[in-house]
Amino acid sequence: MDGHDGPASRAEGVVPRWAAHLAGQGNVEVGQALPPHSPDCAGCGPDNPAGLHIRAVRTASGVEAVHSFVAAQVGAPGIAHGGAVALAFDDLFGFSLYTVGSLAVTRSLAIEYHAPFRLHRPYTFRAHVAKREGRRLLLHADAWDDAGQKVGSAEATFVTVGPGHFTAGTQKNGRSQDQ
Ligand SMILES: CCCCCCCC(=O)SCCNC(=O)CCNC(=O)[C@H](O)C(C)(C)COP(=O)(O)OP(=O)(O)OC[C@H]1O[C@@H](n2cnc3c(N)ncnc32)[C@H](O)[C@@H]1OP(=O)(O)O
Repeated sequence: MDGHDGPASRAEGVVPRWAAHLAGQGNVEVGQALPPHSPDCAGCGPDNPAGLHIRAVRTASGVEAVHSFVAAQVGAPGIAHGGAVALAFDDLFGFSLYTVGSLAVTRSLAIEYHAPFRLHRPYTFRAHVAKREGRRLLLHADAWDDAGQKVGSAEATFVTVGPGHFTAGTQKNGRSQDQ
């Protein structure tokens, strides 16, 4: 790593390199597994014991992940919590950025829950960037169960930011200074 141990120094030392990596990763090859947003990302970080550990690949039209929710993400008995499902969609939208090579963050996120996401069942999530309007990326995603039924959909607006958005000490009132 970079000789630092604590979470703050990890954020300062790791995230900018990762962000720069993402910004240079447009047009990754179809079938390629995509690197996590950060080691501790709640959606995809391998080092986060409470995370979803989502693994996404590039597809011809966007990105895809097959994910099963577990007991730690339960809401009603046997059913994944809606917030955990939203996390999965949001994280997959984050992976969609690899297809356009832009750094961006979630500004709005809307989820349609068509049917319950049951624990321990594999769900296929697919997301893509539908449109770009200036700094706004409009994204769409769907999720299907293993019987082919669509169980959820999501729309999001991401807004592009510079790498400094992720660096502690460069933000004022929660807004990036280098856009
Ligand atoms: C890099 C990969 C990370 C992936 C991790 C998974 C995704 C995440 O969890 S990201 C974390 C959650 N999100 C955040 O923390 C973001 C917090 N919000 C912010 O920091 C700021 O609001 C930020 C940077 C998004 C935008 O702020 P700011 O730079 O001041 O932009 P602002 O002027 O308000 O809006 C920018 C543009 O978006 C437009 N816009 C803003 N909100 C919306 C919206 N809800 N719908 C449509 N357009 C919008 C504005 O009209 C503006 O358009 P234009 O440039 O054409 O005038």
